[in-house]
Amino acid sequence: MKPPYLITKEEILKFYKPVNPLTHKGLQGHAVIIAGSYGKIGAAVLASKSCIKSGCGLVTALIPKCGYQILQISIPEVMVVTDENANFITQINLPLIPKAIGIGPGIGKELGTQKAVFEFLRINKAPLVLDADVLNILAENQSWLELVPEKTILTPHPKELERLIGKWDSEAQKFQKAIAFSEQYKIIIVMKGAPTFIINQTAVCQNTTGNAALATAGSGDVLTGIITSLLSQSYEPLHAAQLGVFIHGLTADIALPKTGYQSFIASDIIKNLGKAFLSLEN
Ligand SMILES: NC(=O)C1=CN([C@@H]2O[C@H](COP(=O)(O)OP(=O)(O)OC[C@H]3O[C@@H](n4cnc5c(N)ncnc54)[C@H](O)[C@@H]3O)[C@@H](O)[C@H]2O)[C@@H](O)CC1
Ligand SMILES: Nc1ncnc2c1ncn2[C@@H]1O[C@H](COP(=O)(O)OP(=O)(O)O)[C@@H](O)[C@H]1O
Ligand SMILES: [Mg+2]
Repeated sequence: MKPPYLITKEEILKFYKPVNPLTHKGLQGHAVIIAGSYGKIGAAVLASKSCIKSGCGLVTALIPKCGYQILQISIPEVMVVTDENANFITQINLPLIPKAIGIGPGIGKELGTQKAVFEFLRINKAPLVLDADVLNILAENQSWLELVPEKTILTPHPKELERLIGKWDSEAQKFQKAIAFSEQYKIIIVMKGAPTFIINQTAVCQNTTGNAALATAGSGDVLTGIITSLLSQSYEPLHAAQLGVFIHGLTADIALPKTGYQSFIASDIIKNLGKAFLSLEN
């Protein structure tokens, strides 16, 4: 394995696109977040909110019916499409053509949800971010990985990665297996952890932001929203993944002096997105 290269501000500024003064919401990208189930509508709220707070023009969330009011009240800026099922997603019919889709946080592994994921992957044409339960579903149905488009971004935490690629005996073997998996399916793996690494076939890069305050429920759901937003703004998938993990970590570095490690929660990532983006501009 080649030594990982570092994702620093300097590297980010090589491809970061400041917002064009003449842009409008129709040009900024329409992202879709497919997330949530009964008891985990919070995952859909966090991913949708971080998505709209990361620069895309429009966000539509597809959620089971039980989350309708929760989502509309929590984030009025986000549009909502509900599944016919009350508690989990059973069909993925989108009334729009999105620029990017983030799918998985909190969706669970009900059989109906698994079938919906299969049908979705069969017909989908949009660039994708796959997280959480959709990774667990793919781990249990490995042949479906053939349906995943090239350059799709997968964002597993270590347990989800293990479900996908199997156990490893050493750090070196973990990277070896992740690289082989990335090469086999031509996908980008955001190997979340402390620190986070991004595997793009044989190229490996290492994030330089973030701290242990991020070890809190929902921080991965927020990352999915951020990366999906960047993808919908026409960043190359690898750049969307790099900028996404960099900004996500930066929010925790910015917030830490005020929140400390203990009181930082996933909503604080969202709260500090503005300062994180601004720090790229000066
Ligand atoms: N408010 C909400 O609605 C929330 C919903 N969530 C959703 O809940 C579902 C379950 O997700 P979970 O990730 O909790 O469950 P998982 O069963 O996928 O993962 C939990 C397991 O992974 C291990 N693990 C996680 N991070 C690790 C690390 N850095 N190093 C080593 N081991 C690690 C844990 O020890 C635990 O054994 C997902 O769909 C997720 O998106 C969570 O994000 C929590 C918040
Ligand atoms: N000790 C840590 N240092 C830096 N980043 C961390 C640490 N612990 C967790 N993170 C980050 O927090 C996020 C956790 O994601 P995940 O486990 O999917 O959370 P959830 O599913 O609860 O939303 C990842 O981006 C991971 O890199
Ligand atoms: Mg997660």
